[in-house]
Amino acid sequence: MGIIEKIKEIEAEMARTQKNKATEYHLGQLKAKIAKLRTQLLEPPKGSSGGGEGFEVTKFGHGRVSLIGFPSVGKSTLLTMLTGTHSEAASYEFTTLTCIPGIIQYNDTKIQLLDLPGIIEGASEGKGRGRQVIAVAKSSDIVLMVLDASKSEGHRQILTRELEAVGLRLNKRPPQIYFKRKKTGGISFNSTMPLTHVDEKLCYQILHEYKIHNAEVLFREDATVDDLIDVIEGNRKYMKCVYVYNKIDVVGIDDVDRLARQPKSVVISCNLKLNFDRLLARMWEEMGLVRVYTKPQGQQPDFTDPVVLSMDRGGCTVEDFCNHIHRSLVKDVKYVLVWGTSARHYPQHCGLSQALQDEDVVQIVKKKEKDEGGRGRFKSHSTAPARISDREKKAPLKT
Ligand SMILES: Nc1nc2c(ncn2[C@@H]2O[C@H](COP(=O)(O)OP(=O)(O)OP(=O)(O)O)[C@@H](O)[C@H]2O)c(=O)[nH]1
Ligand SMILES: [K+]
Ligand SMILES: [Mg+2]
Repeated sequence: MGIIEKIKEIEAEMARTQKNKATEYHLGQLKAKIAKLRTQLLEPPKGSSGGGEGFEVTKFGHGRVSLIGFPSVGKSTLLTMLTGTHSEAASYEFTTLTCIPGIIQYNDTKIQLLDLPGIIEGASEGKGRGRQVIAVAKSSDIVLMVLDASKSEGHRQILTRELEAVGLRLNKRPPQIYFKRKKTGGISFNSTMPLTHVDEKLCYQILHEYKIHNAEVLFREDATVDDLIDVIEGNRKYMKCVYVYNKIDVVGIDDVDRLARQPKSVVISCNLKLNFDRLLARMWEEMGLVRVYTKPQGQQPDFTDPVVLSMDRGGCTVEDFCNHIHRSLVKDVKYVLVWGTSARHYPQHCGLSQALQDEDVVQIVKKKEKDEGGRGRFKSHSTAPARISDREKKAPLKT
C-alpha cells in the first residue's frame, strides 16, 4: 500500500471513531501516525533536487513572497500589475504551469514576488503541481493567499488545510512546549499550568508511537495533541500569510465590506487597479523587514541603499548589521552611533547587542580609527532628527 492510501485509511478510521474521553488516546495515536506518514511523503524522491523542473528560481532581493491560490483567481494578473513582469493570464484554469518571478520595488527594497500554478484540493498529496508549488511557498518569507471574492469562502479553509498537511503553519507561532530527547532516564512530563487537552498518558502514547522512550517534555501553555506532534516532528514552518481577496469588482459592497474586516485580509481588484497600495503596505508590515542606513563619518547616509535585516533571517542587532556588511567587521567595532526609533537619545552610543529598528541610521566607529589619532570620536549631543522617516530623510544628520 502506498503512503497516500495509508493516510486515507487512517483518516477514514478517524472519521469512523466517535470523539469522547475513551477514544481520545486512540485518536491521538492515529494523528501521530498520519503526521509520520506525511513527513515520509515530503521526503524528495531519490535522485531529485526537490524543486522540480520550472520551479528552480534563484532567490533575489531582500525578501520572497509567494502567490498561492486556486486556479484563475488572478495570481498572474496580480504579478504582472505589481512587478511589470508579464505572466500569462487567461480565463481557463492552469494557465500558469511554472514559477514566474517578478520584482516589487517598495520602500527602497526589492521584494521577489513569485507567481505559481493554481493548487487544488489534494495538492498536498501530489494532485496537479501541488507538491512543487508548496515547496516554493515554503522557501518564501510570507505567503499571499489569493482568493476569488466571488467564490466560496470555504476555499480559504481548503487551501489552509492543504498547506497544513505539508507542515506549513500560517499565522501561528510555535507551540510553547519544551521537548528534548534524552539518552536515558525515561520520560519526564511537566506543565506550568493546568492542561485540558493532553494528559501524561496521552503524551506517553504519542511519544511511544514515535519510539521515544527517554525525553523531557514541559508544556508552557494549554497545548493540543496536534501541537505536541508538531513539536516532536520539528519540521514545521511557521509563516505569515495575508489573505488577498481579488475581483471585488464583481461582488456587492456588503460582501466586500465583510471580507475586508476579516483579520489579515486585504480586498483588491486587478481589473480596477483597486487597493494595491494597501496590499503592499500590508505585505511589507507582515514581512517585518528592518532597513538600516549606513552613515559614514562626516557624511550624509545613503538613503537609497539600506542594509535590510529581518528577525526571521539572522536577526536585527547591531552585530547582525555588522555581519551583513562584512564578516570580519565585528571584531574591529569600538562602538556604533544610532539615530532613529531604537535609540533613546540622538545619537545613541550603542554596543553590538543593541536591537535595531526600521529606518535607523548607524555609524560604525572602529577601534583602529581611534588608535590612529582620535578620528573615531564623535561630537556628542548632536541634533539629529528624533525620527528619521521618509519625510525627514532630507534633513542633515550631524556627526
Ligand atoms: N473581474 C475580474 N477578473 C479578474 C480580475 N483579476 C483577474 N481577473 C481575470 O481572471 C482570470 C484568471 O486570471 P489569471 O491571472 O490567469 O489567474 P491565475 O490565478 O493566474 O490562474 P492560473 O494560472 O490558471 O492558476 C482572467 O480572465 C483575468 O482577466 C479582477 O480583479 N476582476
Ligand atoms: K487562469
Ligand atoms: Mg496564473
